[in-house]
Amino acid sequence: MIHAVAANLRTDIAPPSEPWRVKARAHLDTLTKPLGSLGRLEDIAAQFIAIRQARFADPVSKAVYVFAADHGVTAEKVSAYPSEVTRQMVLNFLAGGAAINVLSRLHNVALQVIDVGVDGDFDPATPLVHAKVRRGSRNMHAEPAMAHDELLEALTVGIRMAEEAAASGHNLVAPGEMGIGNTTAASAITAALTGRPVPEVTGLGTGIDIPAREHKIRIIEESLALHFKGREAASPLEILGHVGGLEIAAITGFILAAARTHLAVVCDGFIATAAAAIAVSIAPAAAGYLIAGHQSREPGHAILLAHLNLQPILQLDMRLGEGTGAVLAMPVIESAIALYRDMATFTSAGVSEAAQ
Ligand SMILES: O=C(O)c1ccc[n+]([C@@H]2O[C@H](COP(=O)([O-])O)[C@@H](O)[C@H]2O)c1
Ligand SMILES: Cc1cc2nc[nH]c2cc1C
Repeated sequence: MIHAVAANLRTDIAPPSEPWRVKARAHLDTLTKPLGSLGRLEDIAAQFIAIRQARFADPVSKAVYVFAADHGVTAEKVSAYPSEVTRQMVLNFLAGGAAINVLSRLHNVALQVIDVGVDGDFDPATPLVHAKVRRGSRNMHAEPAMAHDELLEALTVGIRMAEEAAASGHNLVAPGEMGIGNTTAASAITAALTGRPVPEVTGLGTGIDIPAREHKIRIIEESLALHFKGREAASPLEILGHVGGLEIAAITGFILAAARTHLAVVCDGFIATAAAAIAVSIAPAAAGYLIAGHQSREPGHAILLAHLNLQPILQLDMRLGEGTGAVLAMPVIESAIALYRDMATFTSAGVSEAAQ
């Protein structure tokens, strides 16, 4: 069943259009600037046009979807903060006081919060997407983080949110996350997917100290050994199900469905990018829809970005999550598209082109 969902998404995702990218490049070369002088903004504009397959892009419409869930592995004391913070921060998102609220208001980005697995209840009247699969994932150090049906349900939550994003007319979207303990899951995914040693992909998360990081490394190594040692290479969905988390699974589904519906997806930090790496291993064509918003302080993030061949727009030593790095990069992306759309050409402005 899970494999059927993933297989359908894989076959339904076409890469961004190469002919449209070529047309976009040709248009950029007619604009009143020295050839190539807008640097990577030109790559971003051409990528957006190739994704949207339209001569002049529609107005940019931005949205961030913050998927929240708890992690059973927090029983192993892998985070600097208690699990209750996940639920408390969801309430903070809804009250408008978190970093992601400030940035999304400032940059005109629609914000949705999704409970995909918070270990606590919300009043049904609370204005969030109530899609709880389970009160937190299971403890990966003892058993798979998700049962098959839980993994499928979490993937489906993300798929549904991307479909809603497309139906609402958003074309530049970012998945964000909130989940105490989720850097442990992201590190485990990164080690399993890339084959890099656990110490290289494990950082301080919310701010544990050096001895606590050693302990976190051991928990991740033991979890990976429990699930994968002596077995043939695990599939990306097996990795996600065994050492991932409900919000990471939802983000994986979100990215796959966003690619299928031709939305440009801005990657946030370590956890969101771990989900992106799973999505791309399931459906390699999804890679063309990704733009890396920033590079997080977590050491595994640089490794994942290199694995995905993505260059981050910003590098501000942030390590917050919530979608903050992605939303901060959106004005840069929007600027690239505005330049592409609104600059005068050499002909229209009567400016002489290069001499050769
Ligand atoms: O996005 C990142 O790169 C990032 C790096 C470190 C921490 N976080 C956030 O901090 C939480 C996870 O940290 P931890 O230490 O509890 O595993 C979770 O809510 C994430 O949104 C996020
Ligand atoms: C306060 C706080 C806010 C967060 N936002 C994302 N992860 C977080 C973790 C903590 C601890």
